[in-house]
Amino acid sequence: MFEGINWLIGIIKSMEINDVIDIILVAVLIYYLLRFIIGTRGLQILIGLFFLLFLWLIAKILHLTTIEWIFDNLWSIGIFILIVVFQPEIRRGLAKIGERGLFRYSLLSKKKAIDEIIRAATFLAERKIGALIVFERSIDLENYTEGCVKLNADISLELLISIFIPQTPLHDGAVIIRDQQIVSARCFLPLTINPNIPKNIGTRHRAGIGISEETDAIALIVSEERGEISLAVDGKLYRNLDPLTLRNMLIKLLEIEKADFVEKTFKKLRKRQKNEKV
Ligand SMILES: Nc1ncnc2c1ncn2[C@@H]1O[C@H](COP(=O)(O)OP(=O)(O)OP(=O)(O)O)[C@@H](O)[C@H]1O
Repeated sequence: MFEGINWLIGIIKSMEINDVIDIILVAVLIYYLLRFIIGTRGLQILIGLFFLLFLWLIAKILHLTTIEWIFDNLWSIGIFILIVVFQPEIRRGLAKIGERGLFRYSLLSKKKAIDEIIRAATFLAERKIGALIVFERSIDLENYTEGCVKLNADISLELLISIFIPQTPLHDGAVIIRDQQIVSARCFLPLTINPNIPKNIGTRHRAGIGISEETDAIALIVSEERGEISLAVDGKLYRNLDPLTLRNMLIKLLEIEKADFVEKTFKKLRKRQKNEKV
């Protein structure tokens, strides 16, 4: 026990600054990789791989030579299998880095985008037009956009209202928001199966609650029947929200203050650099 601790202390003492940087970078990489994979098909594959690893360890301990031989040969081609299996995720990840860069930046400020969404929701609620708007947070919602109509359009009051006008091609289903963009419309979401949800809550609300249970997304629901606005967060439904409460909740839940601070700091730095050049 003490030997182990001494060994650990020895390692820590012999560490240099580049080792620390190395460890931090690997930890950040693993964190983003897991964040990217959670909620996607990749997570199930990863769990399957860990199960295989576990089997391999058991085979090694029990000296099951045939299984050991199969696994030893499998690992050598494992990297190619991984690339083939994770091909959609790798493509998506690389495309995302290209699309947004490391620091997401859009001409539309985050607060302005939220205000447009709240104005659209209020407009729709006043006219009893149903709507379902889902905000992506850290878990990628790409899996839920299959079968939707891809839009990749900047958020605007006019566009949001047009999407949900009844009897138009996009009004059915949910809209998915990522950063300051409407990525897709007419998305079909999983319905909650929580038995505690009151029976009078319909499918639009159930779909909003469902996505907030399966992922960390937030769903804004405008009721067609009652003209009220609700938010589904972590499987809970916050009903009948007025615009101010809704705004405060969204700003808090989407961490917009923090993001705005980073954006403003970058803008200031850029401005300062420009002034220095002049
Ligand atoms: N799984 C789903 N994913 C996304 N949207 C859905 C889903 N199921 C239903 N909807 C949307 O909900 C609409 C039906 O809403 P319904 O009246 O059943 O629900 P509700 O929660 O009572 O809402 P409202 O109060 O607006 O009437 C559908 O027309 C469709 O647009």
